[in-house]
Parts: sequence; structure tokens; C-alpha cells
Amino acid sequence: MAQETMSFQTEVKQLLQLMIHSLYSNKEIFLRELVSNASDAADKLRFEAIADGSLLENDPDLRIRVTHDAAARTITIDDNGIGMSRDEAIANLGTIAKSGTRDFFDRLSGDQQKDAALIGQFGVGFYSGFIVADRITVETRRAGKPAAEGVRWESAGDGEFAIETIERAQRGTTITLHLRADEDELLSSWKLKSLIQKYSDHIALPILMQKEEWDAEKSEMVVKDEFETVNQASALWTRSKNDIDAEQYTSFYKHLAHTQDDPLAWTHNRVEGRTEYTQLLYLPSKAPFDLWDRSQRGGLKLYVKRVFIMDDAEQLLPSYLRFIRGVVDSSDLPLNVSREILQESRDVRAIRDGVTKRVLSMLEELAENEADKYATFWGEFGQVLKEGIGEDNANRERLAKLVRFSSTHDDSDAQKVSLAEYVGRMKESQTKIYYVSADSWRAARNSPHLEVFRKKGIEVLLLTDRVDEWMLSFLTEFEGKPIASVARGDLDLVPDEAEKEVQEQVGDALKPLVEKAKEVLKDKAKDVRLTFRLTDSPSCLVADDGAMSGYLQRMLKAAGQNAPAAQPILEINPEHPLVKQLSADTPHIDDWCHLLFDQALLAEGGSLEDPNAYVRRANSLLLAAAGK
Ligand SMILES: Nc1ncnc2c1ncn2[C@@H]1O[C@H](COP(=O)(O)OP(=O)(O)OP(=O)(O)O)[C@@H](O)[C@H]1O
Repeated sequence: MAQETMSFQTEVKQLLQLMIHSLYSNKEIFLRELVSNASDAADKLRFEAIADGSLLENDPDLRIRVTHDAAARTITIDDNGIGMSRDEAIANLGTIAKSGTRDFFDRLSGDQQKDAALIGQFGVGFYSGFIVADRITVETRRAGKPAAEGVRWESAGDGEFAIETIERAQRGTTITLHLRADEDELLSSWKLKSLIQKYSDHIALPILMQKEEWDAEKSEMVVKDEFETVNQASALWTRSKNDIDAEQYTSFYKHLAHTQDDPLAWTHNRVEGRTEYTQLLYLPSKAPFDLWDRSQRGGLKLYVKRVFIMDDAEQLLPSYLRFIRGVVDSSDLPLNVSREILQESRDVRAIRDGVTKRVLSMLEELAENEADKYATFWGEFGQVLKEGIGEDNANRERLAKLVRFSSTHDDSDAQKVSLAEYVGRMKESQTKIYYVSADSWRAARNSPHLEVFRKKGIEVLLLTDRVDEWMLSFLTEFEGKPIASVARGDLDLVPDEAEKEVQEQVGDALKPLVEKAKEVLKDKAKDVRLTFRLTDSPSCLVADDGAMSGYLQRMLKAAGQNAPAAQPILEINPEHPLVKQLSADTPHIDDWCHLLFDQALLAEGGSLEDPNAYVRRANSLLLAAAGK
């Protein structure tokens, strides 16, 4: 077929512009990206060859070759992997197939380091070749297709590419980079080798380069025809821990997670017994952009006896650990395992339990020994881990120890306090762990419900994450201490004798006022009672024991769910100067009662059903106070 010229998808054009101009300081990544694609292509072939051995033709030893030609000023990356058909080449090298393209552009920050990290996450690796090349030629043939169905693709990265059918004996893909004028530095075996060792050492496939030898006569290095392997070429996780240094672990992680960031921690071990597997699990230091999308696949790469089977094997991890990256290599699963089979398999369940335990141990160790790193982890992934309290019955207790809160103890919005620490600081007479929830840290901290706790010096946890209330519906106690909302039910803060006496007297005196308020507010409040939990506020709302707090009701409503409407209880502070002015027959007492209720609702972040009525009442009371 004759040569055809086609246009890149608009996004590719934009991406190329961006790549060439803003990633220049990171240009070395091109080799890592192209080698990584070649390695993926070999994995795909090995996988397809399980079902159809003939795909390997007469060339079963998979490898990558990296060569350069100083005279032609080219670098070539050649693999004998799966290759591409004409249609695949057009689709893969002319568009950005992944749906996240728009997201990619939305997320560009202008910061070169950060943008470079995004490139990997969004799978636009191939185009990075254009950072150093002003023309790229790809010659390829899909495994299983005849030699006559080879393909040549070529582009100068300027908006168009040419494609034609060629005769190609060799299966797989050869990518030739025609270097830009100022990239001569790359035309050196030493340079290329050091880049491979820096970025691609962990690739399980041999990466071959031509040998070079010193020629005394010419007094220069000469390139031989013979090839040698320049990387370790064994899957990192199959090697013994003692033979792997931190840098190798880190570089493998970067390859796996498509990121430039170092991991926070990792754990690597072989599990023996009824189900045998090797696991290498990493804790990232940064949350990916799609962490909140629970439908997003996430998880581990699955290998069976070193053969790559699938990415994102989500069955190997519970969803609340979806931020973990890593590899599981099983000795027991069949090579032709599918996602459906994974769901059913007992071995997979055993692996999933094992992986979960391992991750929890890693987190426990971090929390115990490396507080700074644990704080980083918590900041990035704490909210996701909290989902585990609801989802993972078996590990709930372990997870409860890992959860961190902000609290009135250190008066900071950083979530640093563990339940164990809280319990350690509990007052002698205190029987419960107290918390308050609100939309923001500031609102929680200023909640009227906290007033009595401040007075008594009792610590209260400040909950502001959306998952918190949901989580606590599963976590009702810790080390035998009930966890209780300060806004729900009766507080069991035992008053001392003197307080009790005063309370009884005041209670009797204000009975008529309380009865009046009950009657006036019968459509709004389930009950009205006096409270001694407030100092600075005249009133507050509490939920009945067992009922949902106002905050949770509002949250569910905002999420479009039907929250059962439960009326709150209005509590009035008899010590407040405003309340002290009131009695059942104060003029406008109905308006005063509504005002006490509406103010309490506003103070806890709620919204009024009839704001107009509130304004009218407040104004008429202000006018009355002004004597008008
Ligand atoms: N050497 C190769 N052999 C076969 N197919 C390839 C090769 N290089 C690239 N491709 C195909 O082109 C596609 C696009 O490659 P590109 O590097 O841009 O993104 P990706 O590999 O899908 O994503 P990521 O870089 O995140 O892994 C690949 O998914 C693959 O299908």
C-alpha cells in the first residue's frame, strides 16, 4: 500500500508541544519510556503465546536491543515483542487512547517536575521520544502476521505522521530516533548504558548493547557486532532481599507506578505454605489524581511464575488499600487465569488476606518508628484507610490503631492523635471517648458543644472528613471505651455535688420556661431541656441517643440520599445572660424560643428552613430591646 499521511489527534499535538518545551530538563526519561514499552510488548507476547505457541515463531528469546549510529545520528530501540498491525500503529501512535487525556491537560501545573511526573501517569510515554528527536521512525510487525504486513510509521512530531506497509521479516518493533541537532551527547555507548542502568536496570528482559573494545591502533573505542546484556535482567522481586539495594527498589517502584516520586516504604517477602507467592508492595508518597474514584481500577500487577498476567488486579487488594502499588507473583494460579477466575479463587483470597496483613504491618511499623513518614502517609491516604474500618471486619481493631484525628489537645488541624494516645490522656472519671463532627476544622473547634469539655479539661476529637461519621458507625468503641458524639444524647459528665445542687435549683426555677419552649417548638424540636454543657452559647442542638446527628443528616442529604428526618433536642444554657432574662411570660417569648433554636442550628453549620422568619423575629426583638 502506498504511503499515507495522517493527522495526529489534537491532544497529541498539544502534548507534543508541551513535551518538547517543558520536559526538556527531564529529557533522559525518553529511554526509560521506550524501553518500558518494549518490555510491555514482550510481556504481551509471552502472555498471548501461552494460548498460541506459534506466535513465538523461531525467535523465542525475548530481548531488547539498544544501538546507536554516530554517523547517521540515530538511536534505535528494537524489541521482538508483540509488535503492531497497521491499525494498531495508527491508533496507538496517533492518538492518546486513554480517557484521562482531558484530565491530563487540566492538571498541568506549569511546574516541570510535576508535569513530567504526570506524563507517565497518563500513559503518553512514546511521544517523549520527540524531546530528543526531530523525527521518529517506527518499523513493526504484529506477531503472527506475515512478513508482507510490516508497517513503517514516521513523523517529525509536527502534527502529521506517514504510514505505509512494508516487508518486514522480524517480528516486533524497531524505533529509530533521529536526534535533534544538540543531542550528540546521547551518541555514546557509555551514556546510553548509564541511562539504562539508572532507569531500566530492573526490567526483567535482557537489554542488549553492542560490545565496545579499546582499539590500540586507532586509539579509540570500537563497536563490535557482538551484543552483551547491560541490565540485571531478572525480575527484581525474584531476587533475594539481600541482593537488592534501596536505589534498585526505588527505581523499580518508579517504573511500576509511573512516577518520579520516591516511595515512602516497601515490603518484600516470599510466602510459603498452602498458597505460595512472592509479594513486593510499595507505599507511595503521593496520592494519584484519581484516588477518589472508587471505580478506578487500582492494585497490583499479577504475575504467575514470572509471566506477566495482568495490571491492576484489584482482587488482590481490598478497595481501601487501592493506593498500594506492587507485584504479586503466584506459583499456584493457572497461567490462563482471568479476572472472573480471580474472583472465585481460594488462592486469590489467601493472597488478598496475606497482602492486607503485610500492608498493615508495614503501616504499623511506620507509625511506630517513622512518625514523619507516617504523617505524610496519613495526609495523603488517611481518608481512604478509614474506609477499611467499615469494610474490613477482620482487621478493624488493627485499623482503629492506625487512624489519626485532630483534637482539642494540640489545637491543630493536623490529624495526629491516635485513639490509644487519647485513651492514655483520659481523665480518671471519664468513661467515653468524645468527638464532635463538622464541615471544617474551624467549625468543629468552635462548636458550642465543646464548651463544657473545655471547662472540664476533657479532650475531644475534631472530625471533619466526610467518611468520619460513617466510619464511626462501625467503630463504636476502642479498648472497651465507647466512642461518643458530644452532640448526641445525655452526657455522662458527672457533675460534682455543688454543681448538682445548683443545677437542681436552676432546673426548678426554669421549668415553666422549658415547658413553654417545648410547646412553641413542638414542630421543630423533639424535646427541650436545660443543659450545663454550654458556657458561652445560649443554646445548642443535640441528637437523641441512637439518632443521626444533624451533621450526618445534612451530609447524606447533600449526597442525594434520603436521610430519615429526626428532630433534634434543643438544650438551653440557664447560665447564659440572655436566658437569664427570659421566663415563660416574657413579652414575645414565642419569638425568643424560635431564636434560641435557629441560632443553635446556625452555630452547628445547619441552614434555616425559613431564613426570612428568622430575620423578621430577630428584628422585632431588637426593636423591642431598643424600646421602639
Ligand atoms: N515497542 C512497542 N511494541 C508494541 N506496541 C507498542 C510499543 N510501544 C508502544 N506501543 C503501543 O503504543 C501504545 C502507546 O504507548 P505509550 O507509551 O504512548 O503509552 P502506554 O505504554 O500505553 O502508557 P504508559 O507509558 O503509561 O505505559 C502502547 O499502549 C502500545 O499499545
